[in-house]
Amino acid sequence: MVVSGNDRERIMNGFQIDNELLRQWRRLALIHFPTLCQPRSAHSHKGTFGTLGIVGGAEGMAGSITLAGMAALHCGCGKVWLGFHQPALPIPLLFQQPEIMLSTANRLLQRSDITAWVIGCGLGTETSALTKLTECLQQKSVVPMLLDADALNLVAQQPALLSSRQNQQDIILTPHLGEAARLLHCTIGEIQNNRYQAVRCLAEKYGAWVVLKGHQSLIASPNGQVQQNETGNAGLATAGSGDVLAGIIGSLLAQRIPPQQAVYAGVWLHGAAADILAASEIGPIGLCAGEIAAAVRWLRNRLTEPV
Ligand SMILES: NC(=O)C1=CN([C@@H]2O[C@H](COP(=O)(O)OP(=O)(O)OC[C@H]3O[C@@H](n4cnc5c(N)ncnc54)[C@H](O)[C@@H]3O)[C@@H](O)[C@H]2O)[C@@H](O)CC1
Ligand SMILES: Nc1ncnc2c1ncn2[C@@H]1O[C@H](COP(=O)(O)OP(=O)(O)O)[C@@H](O)[C@H]1O
Ligand SMILES: [Mg+2]
Repeated sequence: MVVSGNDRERIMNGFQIDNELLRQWRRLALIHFPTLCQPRSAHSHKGTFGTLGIVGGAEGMAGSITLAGMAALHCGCGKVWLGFHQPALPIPLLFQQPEIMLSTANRLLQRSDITAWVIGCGLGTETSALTKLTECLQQKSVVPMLLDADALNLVAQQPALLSSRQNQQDIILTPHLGEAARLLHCTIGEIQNNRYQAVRCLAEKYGAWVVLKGHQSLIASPNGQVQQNETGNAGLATAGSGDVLAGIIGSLLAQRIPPQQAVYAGVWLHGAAADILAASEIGPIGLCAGEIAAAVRWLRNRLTEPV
């Protein structure tokens, strides 16, 4: 039996997707995130696809920042720097992937070649983390920035942190329900019962893009327009899948895709990747961050092929 290119891809990667669904996804992507559908120029170089700086990885949480960095590379940015907030030396070496550069957070913040930042993966919430976040927000006010996890918990403690930045409209916040409850000083149940109102309130309060994560994540623009994401499944209910999302959106921002496209495309790709895995013979239970990132890479490549 002659194995066609696509079948070969499917068999090699274990990914399975109905061809009609893939055509539908390609048409949707061409309309809503056309940048994702452009094949790479033969003259590209790693600078073409930007450099993502990720600050986080406090003691015991090196996995979080490493998952975000690995996902960012799988989603196509040119370079990734990980800035560990409290480098316990052996940990970064344990996690080091040859394609990812490692640094301390202080050293990374001195770099001027970063085209987007992700702050918060495993940052921790003690005073030194707060100082680090404040520096990031004040020093890096002209580069798009995604705040996740502990960065959100710090903003919940000091809401004025975000207003110290010149332009909040190129900031993306990605709280899960627990982090959103902290940001709004309410209960998780109240958020669950009023998701649209909660995500709109967060976007208007901080003047930023907000992804309220969970089943059918909601995305609010800084002026309060809300859209619901239709991809994804409970296979994502595993530690690290939010760090992967932060890396995916951060990667698209680093590739100079505007925040309003990067946020919708990133959430959609992340959920669609999980749907591809759930439809494969593996099934949804036990998805790990690396598989989600690999499926995002596989899907990104399919989107550049003709419908
Ligand atoms: N491998 C690693 O190093 C990992 C590190 N992580 C880091 O750990 C720190 C704490 O993050 P966590 O999110 O784990 O801890 P949190 O304390 O922020 O959130 C966990 C709690 O939030 C609530 N919650 C979250 N989503 C909910 C939902 N959809 N519905 C209802 N309740 C919900 C639940 O009470 C849950 O126990 C962050 O900095 C994060 O980046 C995590 O990302 C997991 C992986
Ligand atoms: N039942 C579900 N259906 C769809 N997506 C889910 C579900 N549960 C979790 N997710 C997604 O998984 C991710 C979880 O993020 P988060 O809780 O921050 O994970 P972590 O911090 O452990 O990396 C979010 O993108 C969320 O939308
Ligand atoms: Mg998280």
